Amino acid sequence: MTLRGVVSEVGDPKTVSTRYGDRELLELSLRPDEGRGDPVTVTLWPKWTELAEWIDPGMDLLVTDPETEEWNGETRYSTSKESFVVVEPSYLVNVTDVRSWVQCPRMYYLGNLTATPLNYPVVKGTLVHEVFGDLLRGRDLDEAIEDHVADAGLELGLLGRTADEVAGDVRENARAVENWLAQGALGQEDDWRSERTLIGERFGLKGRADAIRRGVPVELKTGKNLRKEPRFQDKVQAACYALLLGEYGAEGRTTGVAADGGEVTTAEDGEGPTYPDTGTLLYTKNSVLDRHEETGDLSPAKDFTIGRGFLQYVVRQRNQIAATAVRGDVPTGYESGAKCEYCFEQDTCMVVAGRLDEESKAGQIGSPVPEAEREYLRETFAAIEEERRSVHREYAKLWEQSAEERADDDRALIDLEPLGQRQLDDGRWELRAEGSDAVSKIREGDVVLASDGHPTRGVAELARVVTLGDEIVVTTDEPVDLRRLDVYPSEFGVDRMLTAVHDAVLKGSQDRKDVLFGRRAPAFDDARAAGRTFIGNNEAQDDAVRLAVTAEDCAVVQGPPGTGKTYTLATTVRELVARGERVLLSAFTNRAVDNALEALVDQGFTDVVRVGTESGVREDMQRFRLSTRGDPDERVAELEGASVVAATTASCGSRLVQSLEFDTAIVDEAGQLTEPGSLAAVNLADRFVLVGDHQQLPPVVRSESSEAQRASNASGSGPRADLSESLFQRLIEEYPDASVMLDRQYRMSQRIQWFSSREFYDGRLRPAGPEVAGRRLDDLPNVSEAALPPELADPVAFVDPSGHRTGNTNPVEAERVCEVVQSYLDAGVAPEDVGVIAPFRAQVSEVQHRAPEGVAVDTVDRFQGSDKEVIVLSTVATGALDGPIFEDHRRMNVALSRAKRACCLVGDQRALRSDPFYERLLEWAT
Ligand SMILES: Nc1ncnc2c1ncn2[C@@H]1O[C@H](COP(=O)(O)OP(=O)(O)OP(=O)(O)O)[C@@H](O)[C@H]1O
Repeated sequence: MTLRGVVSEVGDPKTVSTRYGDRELLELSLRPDEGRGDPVTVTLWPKWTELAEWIDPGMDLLVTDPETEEWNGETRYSTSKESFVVVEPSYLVNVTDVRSWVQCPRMYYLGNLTATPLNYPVVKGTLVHEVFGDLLRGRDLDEAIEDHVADAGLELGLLGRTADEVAGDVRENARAVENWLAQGALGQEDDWRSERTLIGERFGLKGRADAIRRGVPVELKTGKNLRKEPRFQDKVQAACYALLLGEYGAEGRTTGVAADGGEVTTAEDGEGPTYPDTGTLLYTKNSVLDRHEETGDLSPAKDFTIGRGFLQYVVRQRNQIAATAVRGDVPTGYESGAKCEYCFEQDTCMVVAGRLDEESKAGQIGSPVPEAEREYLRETFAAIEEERRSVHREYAKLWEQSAEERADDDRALIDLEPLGQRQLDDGRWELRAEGSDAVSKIREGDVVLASDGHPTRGVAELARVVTLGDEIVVTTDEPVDLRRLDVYPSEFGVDRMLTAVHDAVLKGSQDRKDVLFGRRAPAFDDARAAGRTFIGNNEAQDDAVRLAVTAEDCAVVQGPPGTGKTYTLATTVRELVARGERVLLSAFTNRAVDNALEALVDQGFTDVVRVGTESGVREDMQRFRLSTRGDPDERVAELEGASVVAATTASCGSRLVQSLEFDTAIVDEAGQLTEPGSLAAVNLADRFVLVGDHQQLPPVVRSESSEAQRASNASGSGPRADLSESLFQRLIEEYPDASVMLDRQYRMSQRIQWFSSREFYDGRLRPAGPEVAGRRLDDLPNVSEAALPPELADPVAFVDPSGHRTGNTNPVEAERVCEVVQSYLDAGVAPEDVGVIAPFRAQVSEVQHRAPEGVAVDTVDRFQGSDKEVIVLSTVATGALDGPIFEDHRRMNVALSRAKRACCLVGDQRALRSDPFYERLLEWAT
């Protein structure tokens, strides 16, 4: 049995006499049923009483296997010998974080703030792990080493290593493992599984075990350990996996052995979970087998016993992390008995503590950064942690929602029929299933959870989606019966935001920070562009290039729809390179990076490398893609030889791009980036140019901003911790003199652009010339406006189909949308010139089923950055405009401004008239 509830009261620990002698206890009140139930009393016995320090009212608590006692008609609970007490179980702590927390809580904290730099031990460690996985999958050692070393070619080149030298190092580490495996461990009766993703709903833990052998977790460490026992922190890590494996067993996976390759300890019906009682650590620098000498125990494999007490200890450590994170506390190092004098992080720890004026067991060095900067960090960290909680809530949906609910939420493809699996040459697996025409957020190239039916309770593996469509193909490390794919929530973005903000404040130059913190306006050196015209036919564009090339700190270019933002950006890049600068060209999405590249190529410029995955980079830009595989020297020469490096802002946080430096960073779609998201790119260069439009799509933020953040937004200048406001918007408002708005658009006819110009750009947006202003469908070859039905005669039209919204669809409206589309096609418009935009993916799918071939149907987010001759908009809502999607009018700005020659709104008059903005929209369209 498991008791779970919200803590309503925490008593003080007290000592009572029992028949076992004096014992400490702690009483709490808990409200089950997410805080809605009547309070129950829970007594925690040692060792759980230390939780007095870590639990606050309002926290979520879970107690497994409690003892119950009836007392005055009330059921009282207390911990039993078997119990685990879990604080905030829905806060998913990474297993590797528990490992660093037991070394020192400050080490955990610093690890979160700072990104792992590109260094040889880290790269080598990754290589050894990869080769280990290959060995377990039966691959030849030399082949595996050669392959993985080649894959890491670029990183090794940047570190000045040769392939042979590294292969030798990796071989030395891998040989110990190979010998140990050959010693019989990899026998027929042995059940091995490499790499296993484990997400634990009960213990609030997640991680990826290196391997599992006969149900026992095996962790690989690329180091030496001459003691008989594994290192303490390594044991803690293995014990975390033991907890997770036990939990998997507990969830009814009684056929785990047969279905899963035999690695999961399973529980008998009706019994509690059984946790593996041993763990194995493999130290790859220990090269001699089973030899005990005076110099120490040189065997690479060290087994250790995992008792219940140790598992409980591990859970308590995990609880401390969850409580610290939920409270927003900064660890001091006093929480544990860490010895600072032996710590290789001591200097960093003291510097960070000094700069941020934090209490630290190691002490502080240096003087603190200004209070405004510390406050900004505190608030931004809190906002980012809130974002992390939202990601955790996404994880929780993996088990809280049914398969059908996940599918309805577009977060899973379910009920897939497996079509087979085969092992690839590199030992990994290709899994196939019958395709599904269901809608989901899953895209080719995504990393998802592939499972045999349930992503956390079944057998699941991380998989990369190769193809979607008639047949679904994914690749994984280990085979899975492919019956379901789930969106895999990732904390990657959150981690990278943290390090970007930290780097901006603690590593950023004083000059840069003066501008970011409102202490000085950005400076410009006009002499750099004296007498120059960059773009002859468009004054605002010319001003924008001038601003960018004369900027000493930063420049901001606002590009409303179709105003030549990309064209201007490409011209700017060329100008900067002509001055001898190295430029980072970045954008929020891969699509925008590729569009910018295309504009550069159109202008005859090709001195570029594109950083990105094969699936992320558009086909015609693959020729610029930087291969990370191959000879280290050649790879580095390719990267260093290029004047422009193009990458998404997400890749700017990667250790590869983080190791580079630039003169100027140009960031496109900056209006869609959170402030930390922009900083990831901006931090890498001396100057930066932000390009975007804060009147189009805003940053994607999962969590609601807190009261504190909103209050800080309302007050004056300086950075704000609200992630939903971009750095772009903040700078444009704070430093109007450092910004230019492009005001001539090359896309929409006068009639179409009118609404957008008036509502979003104070009427300043104008067509670039008479040709644009007077654009009509009639100008297109073989199109006759006269053939259109009367309701579509005007280039801006409105049609009310009298539909009815059910959920996020409106089937009658979808039908009508397709009739409208057909009318345009009948009048001669080509299908690829027509786009349909709907606010919800469900309606997109509703229309897609019916739409004529070749017509693009999608949500507004996917249409941003593209245009069509004709846009048909489905608004879905009837009666009223319910839902946040209608509240942000900027989405409508993007949708309408995709159209060049005709735009038709399909919707319910009554719903649209319920809001003044939509009423004005309706008036414009009728
Ligand atoms: N100064 C110019 N002279 C001639 N044509 C131009 C000029 N600036 C832009 N264009 C043309 O206008 C069109 C739109 O430009 P571009 O794609 O750069 O716009 P954008 O602002 O990036 O669009 P979006 O709003 O979709 O991001 C392109 O065909 C481009 O070649």
